[in-house]
Parts: sequence; C-alpha cells; structure tokens
Amino acid sequence: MASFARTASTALRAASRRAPRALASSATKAASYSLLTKAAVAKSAHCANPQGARGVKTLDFAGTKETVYERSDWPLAKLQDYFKNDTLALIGYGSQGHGQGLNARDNGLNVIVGVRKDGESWKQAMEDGWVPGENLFPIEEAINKGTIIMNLLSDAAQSQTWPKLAPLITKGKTLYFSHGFSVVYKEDTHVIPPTDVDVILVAPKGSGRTVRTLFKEGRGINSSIAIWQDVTGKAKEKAIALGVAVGSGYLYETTFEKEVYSDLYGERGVLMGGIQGLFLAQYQVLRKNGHSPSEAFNETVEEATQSLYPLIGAKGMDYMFNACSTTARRGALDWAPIFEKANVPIFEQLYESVKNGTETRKSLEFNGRSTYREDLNKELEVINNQEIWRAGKTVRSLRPDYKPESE
Ligand SMILES: NC(=O)C1=CN([C@@H]2O[C@H](COP(=O)(O)OP(=O)(O)OC[C@H]3O[C@@H](n4cnc5c(N)ncnc54)[C@H](OP(=O)(O)O)[C@@H]3O)[C@@H](O)[C@H]2O)C=CC1
Ligand SMILES: CC[C@](O)(C(C)=O)C(=O)O
Ligand SMILES: [Mg+2]
Ligand SMILES: [Mg+2]
Repeated sequence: MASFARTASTALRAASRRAPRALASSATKAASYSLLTKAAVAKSAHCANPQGARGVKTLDFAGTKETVYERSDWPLAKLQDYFKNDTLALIGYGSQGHGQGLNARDNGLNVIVGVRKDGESWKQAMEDGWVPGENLFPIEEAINKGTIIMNLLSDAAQSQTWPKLAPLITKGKTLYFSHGFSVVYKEDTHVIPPTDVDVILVAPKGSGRTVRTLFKEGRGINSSIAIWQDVTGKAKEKAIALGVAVGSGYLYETTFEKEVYSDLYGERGVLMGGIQGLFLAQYQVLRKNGHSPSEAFNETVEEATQSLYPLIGAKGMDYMFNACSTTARRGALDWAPIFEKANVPIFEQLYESVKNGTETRKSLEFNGRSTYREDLNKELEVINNQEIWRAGKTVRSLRPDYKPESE
C-alpha cells in the first residue's frame, strides 16, 4: 500500500514538474487524481474508524457532538464541475500558498498565483512551475483575473496591502482567508471586506509543507472552515469544496474568532513557543547537573520526537504511557499535575494576550517591517546556535537513516 502511495505521488510529482499546465487537461487531471484517490482509499481501508463508516457527518468528540465534512463527499469530477467557471487567484506564495496552490492545481482546478514581481515568492513560484504571464502575475492583476481571491499573504501584509487591494474585490468574487486574523482584529488591521462578497475561511491545521506532503501521500490535513459573510447562500458549500480542493482530508466547522484565538494561542503555546521553552528548561537543568550534551539532548528531544510523541499521535497519551516502564508511568503520573498547575497561569496570560489583541499588534508591527525576513532569520539563528540544537545536529547525524542533504 505504502509503495502504491509512493508510486502515485512520484508520478504526480513528475507530472507536475514536467507540465504544470498540462494537468489542466482533463485526461491528466483524472489520471493524477485517480492515482491520489486510489492511494488514499487504499490507505484509509487500513484505518479503522471507531465511529462507523466514512462520510458520517455528526461525530461524538468526547461527549460533544460536532459536524465534520469529509473529502469523500467531493470526488474529483464533482469538485472540477463545481469550480469549472472559477479562477482561484492565490495571493501570496509562502508556506500555505505553495501547499494549497500546488494541491488545487494538481486537483485540476484553474489556479493562478499573484505575488510581488521579482520578490522571493515570485522566484519560488517560478521554481514550482508557475509561469509568468500564464498563471503567475503581479498581485493586482491576479485579483482582477480571479473569481475566488485566496488571501495568503502574511497576516501583516494583508493589512498593509488592503487599501490597494480592497477596491479590486468586486461583487461576485469570493474572498478567502486561511486565518481569522485580518477580519477579526479589524480595529488593528483595518481589513473590512466589501459587503457584497462571500467571505470564507479554510485554515489548514498544520504547516503548508505538510498540506503538500500529506496530499502527495494520498492523505489529507485537517482544516477548520468558517463563514464571515454569506451573500450568495453558498458560502459554506464553497468553503467545504475549497477545503477539499486545497488538500484537506476532513474539515471542522468553527468561527473566524474561534479559529484565530485558538490558532494564535496554540502556536505560541504547546505547538511552538511552549515546546521550545520546555525543551530548553529541561536541557539546561540536565547540563547544570553535569550531563553531557548528547545525553541531555537524547533525554529531552530525540526520545520525544523519535519514540514517544509518535505514539501519542498514533493512539493517545495513555497508550504512550503504557509503552513505557511502570517506573516511568508512576513518575509521570505524579509530575503531570505539577506541570499542569505551574503552566495554567501562563496559558491564561497567553489567552488574554491573544484575545485583547496584544499578540496581533506585535505581529503587525514586527512583520510589517520591510526587514521582517532578515529580522526573523536573525532570531532563528540564535535558536539554531543554542547548544541544545547544535548538539541535536550531531545526534541526528548518528541516525542510521541519516541523509546529510536533509540538514
Ligand atoms: N504557514 C502556515 O503553515 C500557516 C499559515 N496560515 C495562514 O496563511 C496565511 C499565509 O501564511 P504563510 O503561507 O505562512 O505566508 P507568510 O506569512 O510567510 O507570508 C508570505 C507571503 O507574504 C508576502 N508578503 C509579505 N510582505 C508583503 C508585502 N508587504 N507586500 C506584498 N506581499 C508581501 C510574501 O511575498 P514576498 O516573498 O514577495 O515577500 C509571501 O508571498 C496567513 O494568514 C497565515 O496566518 C494558516 C495556517 C498555517
Ligand atoms: C503552528 C503554526 C501555525 O499556526 C500553523 C502551521 O498551523 C502557523 O501560523 O504557521
Ligand atoms: Mg497560525
Ligand atoms: Mg495554525
């Protein structure tokens, strides 16, 4: 099965490298999608669904009923027919632009990219096979050509460019975001959509790189969908269809507010900021107590990412605990509430900072600078130079499957 998925994704990769436009031809479209769907179907046959057959819409999440939408309701022919008169104008080509754009293109939809001419993204888009004048345009031109305007600029850039872009988003177009940021924090961003267009959100819950790799493996990321404005009565259906088009396997319904609050909170917390802080704190204390860098790294990061966290991902926390010694289980059960208690006040402070817009204003100020890329890179270089992550490079090089070019 895995080898079928690999074959499918290799064939697709080759097809999209050779002739990105050619994928628009229905024969290639159908072939590429059928490779993907066959791989996906083959894979999903192996995933036991504890709540019954695929396609069930209302599921019980730990006692709360929620509606989820699945890709299986949108076979490729239906998806292509639904968008046959549309041009998806993908504005911005960062991590999400890349993932969503290539996936929608491989799904056979008519996609164009709009970015600053000759900027970093322009070059990146060309490397991915987008062709200037054909399906790669300066931002304003792409918006004029598009019917569905997918605003995937950085959140700060969405605010900065809004005065120029807003008049181009005319009646009949659809405005799409992957984050609630711009419209929810309108007092700070000044992004107020025109009243005569549908405004929808599809927010993949993972990095744009993962949006792409999961799609190529025949799998699919989970995404949130939300509606800000529904003037056609079709906004929700469009959001679901677009979610599938950009590579989602299943979609959860939320609101713009809930999406942006939870997302800003999660990334500052356990997903990124919190985990870096916790790893560093544990490593420092080990080092202070005379442990070597390799031992401190292995007990903090390597074992977490290579052995234990994948077990949580596969079958939950109790499963991971059960896979560890009774000694470890006893200690972890005792210390978990202590960590929880110590951290709740920090998470409360963080949620408040998100909700009251402090995090938004910081992000707008910092990422709105013309030097945002270099400034962020400087700070990331500090992390890269921390002893823990330098030690990590050597540890990774010892993995039997290590490939130097992946560093
Ligand atoms: N990264 C992710 O995985 C996720 C992102 N999102 C959301 O998706 C959206 C896009 O995020 P992401 O893909 O990370 O992109 P980035 O935040 O990295 O933004 C990159 C894009 O913004 C453009 N840009 C930056 N400043 C300007 C400017 N002043 N004028 C014009 N263009 C500008 C860049 O163009 P250039 O190269 O020319 O500078 C580039 O195309 C955001 O709303 C984000 O919150 C949602 C889920 C996950
Ligand atoms: C966790 C970071 C994220 O929210 C994401 C990949 O989901 C982002 O904004 O990039
Ligand atoms: Mg985010
Ligand atoms: Mg996120």
